[in-house]
Amino acid sequence: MNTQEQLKKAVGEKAATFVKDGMKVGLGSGSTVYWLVRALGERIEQEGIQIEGIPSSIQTGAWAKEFGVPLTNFAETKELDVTIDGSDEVDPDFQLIKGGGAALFREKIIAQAAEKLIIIVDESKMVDHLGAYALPVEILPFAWERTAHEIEKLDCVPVLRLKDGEPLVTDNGNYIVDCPFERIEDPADLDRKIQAIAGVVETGLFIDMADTVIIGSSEGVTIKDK
Ligand SMILES: O=C(CO)[C@H](O)[C@H](O)COP(=O)(O)O
Repeated sequence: MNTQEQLKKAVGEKAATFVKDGMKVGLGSGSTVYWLVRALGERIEQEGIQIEGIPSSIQTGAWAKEFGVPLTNFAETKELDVTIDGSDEVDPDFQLIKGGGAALFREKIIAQAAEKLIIIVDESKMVDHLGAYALPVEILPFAWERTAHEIEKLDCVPVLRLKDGEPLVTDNGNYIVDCPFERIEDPADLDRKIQAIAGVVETGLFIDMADTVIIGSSEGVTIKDK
């Protein structure tokens, strides 16, 4: 396992200790969340804690099944105790860019549903300003070129995300455009402007949502609260 993977494993396992018996847990997406789900499965097996998760992607749901984490859904449960998720960038105010794994829409749903949002990252995700990572935006396939054209007026050139030469289709049947803003001066303002465009389903900007960030570095694991 390389060093970055070890850091992801360390923060995933640390985050699993925040989950208490009886909790309803939002399960994010991505390679760091893999380690969280695995660690939760181990706690269920070894400690007998009873929890239920709502996954933010088909992939995370498959991992939950593999590691024995029981799942529920929003028909059964409207509020979650905690959501734990990865991120592509985290700024000093805990504003986030997410969506590298194309799961941002469901990730935002489980983030908003939770009393507490814990973000798990290796130190490479901590930035002074958001934007070096191209902002993923989920958009409807209908007239996607028109939606991308409107986003372009906000000063970036959106790129349709492809998979095997075809538009990547999200778990919700939509497309993703990656928007290289380079440096986002006012994340909340940009989020509002993109959300106002017809055809936009959701942005990867998670504004004022994260409560705690667990960071893995060569020095060890650091927990930062807002
Ligand atoms: O937002 C996400 C998926 O949509 C992920 O949380 C984000 O891309 C981080 O992934 P990883 O843990 O693999 O670096």
